[in-house]
Amino acid sequence: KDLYTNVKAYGNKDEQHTAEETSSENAVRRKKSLYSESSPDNSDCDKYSKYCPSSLTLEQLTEFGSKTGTEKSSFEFLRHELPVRLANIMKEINLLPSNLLSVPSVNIVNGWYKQSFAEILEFENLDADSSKILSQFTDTLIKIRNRHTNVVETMAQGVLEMKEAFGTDVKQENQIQYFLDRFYINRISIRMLINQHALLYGSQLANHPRHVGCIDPNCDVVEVARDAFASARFLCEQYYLSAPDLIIECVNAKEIGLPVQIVYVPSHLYHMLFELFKNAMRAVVENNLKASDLPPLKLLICKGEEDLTIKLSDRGGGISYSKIDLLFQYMFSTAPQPHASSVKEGSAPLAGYGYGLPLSRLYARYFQGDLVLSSVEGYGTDAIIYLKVLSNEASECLPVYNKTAYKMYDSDV
Ligand SMILES: CS(=O)(=O)N1CCC(Oc2ccc(-c3c(C(=O)NC[C@H]4CC[C@H](C(=O)O)CC4)noc3-c3cc(Cl)c(O)cc3O)cc2)CC1
Repeated sequence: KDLYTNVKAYGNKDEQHTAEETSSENAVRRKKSLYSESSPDNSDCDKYSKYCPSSLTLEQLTEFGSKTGTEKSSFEFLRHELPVRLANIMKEINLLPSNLLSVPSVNIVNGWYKQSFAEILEFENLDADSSKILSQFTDTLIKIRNRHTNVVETMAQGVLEMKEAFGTDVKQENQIQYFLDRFYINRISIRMLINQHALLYGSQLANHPRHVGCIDPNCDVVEVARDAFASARFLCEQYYLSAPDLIIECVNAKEIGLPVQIVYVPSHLYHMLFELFKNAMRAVVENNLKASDLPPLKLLICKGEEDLTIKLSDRGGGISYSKIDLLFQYMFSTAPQPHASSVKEGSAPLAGYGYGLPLSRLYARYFQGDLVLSSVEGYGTDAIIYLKVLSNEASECLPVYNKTAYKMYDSDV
């Protein structure tokens, strides 16, 4: 597929789901009109939400950035694709439970998305051969990226505002979990495209001569792991006055004897490993009263034919199977700060006031990987990152606004 051809609508998304229509034709017809209803002030959003986002592979992104791409073709692709990705998630924002949609912080985020969507649309029919227009477009993308810097924290604040104002029920928590996973991976994808364009064609210095935008075609996993460990250990020693050591085992089963390298985005890999090192260190220090001989963390990095697997093992005492899912729950981790009396003596509160782990899993899933936890209560935890070895298999995982998604928000279901 030619990477940056203008994306055509892949047929009307509704047609893909007629088979799902239930027997109560009127109800379905009502839902169809609701699902695809257009309103005068949302006509552009309706128009662009009817396109499917175009998923790119790391191979395509690298090829484009190093060989086949130009600023003009990138501009022509992004002035369509970015509004498509924005519109697809903006339609889902509008389906959120009214309790969440009504709180101040969510309205602020919604306003940012509408503003950014409108700003990109201004380039819809402008001259792609004008260097002035191309430069203004890059400046606009950077302005948008800056506007959205605090989206994660602001949405977390919105969830807190909703919990405090209205409380929640299981259905709402599941809808919010579903939405935030899609919302944040959509945001990761938009920032990926903006960063690529800004690094390749913007005036800011590219961060590394070998890198293609934010992609390292030869990302050295051990090197990134050592960086992430050093940062996490610094924080751990500051807070706990001690930190466990790290033992790394590296296996290249695909290219025997060579370093384990992959086409990947170093900053994404760093984010995931930094989070996992922090959690492992916290469990080890919290679970071992003697700070002097903490059991070391063990990192296994193995490159196979299909998977690059990174397993971090700790002797932090582990966590029961029944609680593992809670660590990935946005609602659980957006807990009001516990009062001293409510925290069990000697144990750090499980709730995190952060989104580190759920977001790390989204970074892994973004290019068709995953992040899973395997814990043995009373012993320790393995955290495993799976990445795709082949860059032509590492395609963006993008949420699509369609009737299936629409039904996930349907309060009648
Ligand atoms: C939402 S977040 O991303 O922002 N974030 C998630 C992470 C959280 O902090 C942490 C850190 C470690 C642990 C932990 C325990 C542990 O703590 N056991 C003992 C308690 C078991 C429950 C028990 C209870 O509450 O019943 C009270 C003791 N054991 O194994 C791990 C562990 C977890 C991960 Cl994910 C890992 O990668 C490695 C690990 O060793 C739990 C929580 C901050 C918030």
